[in-house]
Amino acid sequence: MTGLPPAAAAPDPDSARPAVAQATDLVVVAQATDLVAVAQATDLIKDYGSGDTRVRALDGVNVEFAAGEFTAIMGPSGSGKSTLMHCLAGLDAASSGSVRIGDTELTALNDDQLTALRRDRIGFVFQSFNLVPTLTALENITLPSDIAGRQADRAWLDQVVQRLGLADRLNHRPGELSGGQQQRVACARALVGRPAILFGDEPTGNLDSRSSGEVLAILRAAVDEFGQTVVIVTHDPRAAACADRVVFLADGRIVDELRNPTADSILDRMRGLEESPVARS
Ligand SMILES: Nc1ncnc2c1ncn2[C@@H]1O[C@H](COP(=O)(O)OP(=O)(O)OP(=O)(O)O)[C@@H](O)[C@H]1O
Repeated sequence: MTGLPPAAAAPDPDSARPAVAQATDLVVVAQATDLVAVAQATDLIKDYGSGDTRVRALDGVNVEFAAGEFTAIMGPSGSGKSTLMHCLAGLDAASSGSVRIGDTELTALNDDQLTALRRDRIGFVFQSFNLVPTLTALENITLPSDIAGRQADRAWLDQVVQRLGLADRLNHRPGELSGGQQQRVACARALVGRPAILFGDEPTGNLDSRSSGEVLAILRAAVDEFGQTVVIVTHDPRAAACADRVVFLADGRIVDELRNPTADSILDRMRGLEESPVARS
């Protein structure tokens, strides 16, 4: 955990970007090099409604998310970003196609198995924080393990809390915390269970630029320091520029991809998508 930006510093997208081949991060480097797919969608179709009112939100999506990578999903409004993330995270069921988290095929799971998979292997950070207002920050962070009847790993919990700058806020309730602090609590809650993958649906959408920078620095550090795999949906090119890779959706399909993105290169691609929508075949 040396040589990385403090949690409070807004990340410089260029210097914050990965690779970070530190001797202490051998596991992370091995994961990134091997490009093991932690999550995978194959021929994914999602329809809402039926007949004349049917909306095809996902139209044959094929995408993989490699271990130890930070990916941003972007695209025009209504292109299917949230639908894709919700199907990948087991929050919504696809109409057809396959979603795998590691070796587990989500479409083969019943409701109880899906609930257990979401609890044990997936972390989620929402735009609206989704903290329980009557619980303290610490109780919110340990809630998933409490519900599962498990003891949180105290050493890991302490490390996450320290790294996220929350040590002196643990006894506060969400209403006593700023938006940025609340989102850091939500990040801690997601990270403390060591999920296979952490999904963020517009995780900086409700934050000012300083708090947004803090949360992005945390997600970046989670990848670089903890070897976490992170996927976010965002409309903000500066947020997406903190990722290793940007995947672009249009009209329910993956239409482009950028590696080592900058805010400018992302803006260029987005302009292209908004000016010439992809025609359905
Ligand atoms: N519950 C639903 N019922 C019917 N249609 C839906 C539902 N949810 C989403 N859709 C439609 O599916 C399409 C994809 O929606 P989705 O929310 O995934 O897009 P998005 O790219 O996340 O949009 P935004 O950037 O505006 O949040 C849109 O046409 C939307 O209107």
